[in-house]
Amino acid sequence: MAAKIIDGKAIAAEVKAEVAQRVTAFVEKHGRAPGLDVVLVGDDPASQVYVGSKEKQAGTVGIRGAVHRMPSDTTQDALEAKVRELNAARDVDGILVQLPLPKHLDSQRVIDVLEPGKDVDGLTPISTGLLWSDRPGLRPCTPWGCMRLLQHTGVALEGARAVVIGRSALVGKPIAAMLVAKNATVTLAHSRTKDLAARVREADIVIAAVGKAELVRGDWIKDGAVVIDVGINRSASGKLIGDVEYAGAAERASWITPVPGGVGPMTIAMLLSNTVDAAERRASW
Ligand SMILES: Nc1nc(=O)c2c([nH]1)NC[C@@H]1CN(c3ccc(C(=O)N[C@@H](CCC(=O)O)C(=O)O)cc3)C=[N+]21
Repeated sequence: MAAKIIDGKAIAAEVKAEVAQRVTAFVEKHGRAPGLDVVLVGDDPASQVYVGSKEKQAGTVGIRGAVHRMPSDTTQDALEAKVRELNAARDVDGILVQLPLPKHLDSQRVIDVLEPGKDVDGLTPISTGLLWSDRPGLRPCTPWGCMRLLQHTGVALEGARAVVIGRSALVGKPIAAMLVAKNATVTLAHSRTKDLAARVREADIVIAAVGKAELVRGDWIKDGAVVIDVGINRSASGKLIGDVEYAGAAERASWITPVPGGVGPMTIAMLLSNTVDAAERRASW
C-alpha cells in the first residue's frame, strides 16, 4: 500500500479558521479578545523561535498574545510570582510557560502553581486527572493535535490496536489516555519495552514520540496502518527527520504524517483552540 499523506499544515489551517470564527463571536459577546500569555525564561534559540511563532499566529486569529521574557538567572520564586500574577489577571485566559526551563528551575513546581482554568498546555495535575477520567478539560496540545489528525483520516479507532512509543507527560501518556477514551486498545511502549518491533508489527495505529531519529523501521509497519510521527530530530546535515523511517513506512501505511509539516503545525493550532476554550469557559462563570 502507498500511504496518503496527512497534511498537518492544511489541517492546522482549518483549525485556525474555526478558532478565528470563535474569536469573532467571543469579541462580539464579551467586548474583548481572548488572551494568551507566554512566559519565556532565558534565551534558548529554539524556544525563541517557537514563542515568536505562537505570538504571531495568535495575532492572525485575533487572540491577544503577550510574551513575558525573563532572564536566564530568574529565581524559582520570581517565576512562580509571575505565574500567580497572570493567574489573577482578568484579561489573561491562557498561560503557557515555555519548556524546557533553565536547569536550576523546577518546572513541575511552576506548573503546580498554574491556575487549571488557564492551563492551555494541559499539563497541571488537574488537567491530567480530567483527561484520564474522561471529563471535559484542557488537553495537552501536541497529542490533542495528533487526535485531530487521526480523525481526519476517517480510520476507526474503536477496537483498533494502537501502539504509543514514548511515555512523556507532554505526549506519550496523554495520547494513550485519548486513544483509550476512543475505545482503542493501547500499548504504551518505552525504552524498556521488550521486542518493540513485534509490538509495532501488530499495531493498526502507530504513534512515535520518543525523539530518536528513525527508531521505528519502515518494515515494522503493518500493511494499512496509520503512522503519526511526533519526533522532530535534526540530522547531521541539519535536516529535520522524524522518529519513523519515512520512506519504508510510507510504502506500507495507509496514512502517514510527514516531518516537518505533520504534527508540528498542529501543536500551535491546538494551543490557540485551547485558548478560546479557556476564554469561553472563564467568561461563562
Ligand atoms: N510549554 C510548552 N508547550 C509546548 O507546546 C512546547 C514547549 N513548551 N516547548 C517546545 C515544544 C515544541 N513545540 C513545537 C511547536 C511547533 C512546532 C512546529 O510548528 N513545527 C513545524 C516546523 C518545524 C521547524 O521548521 O523547526 C513542523 O514540524 O512542520 C514544533 C514544535 C511546542 N512545544
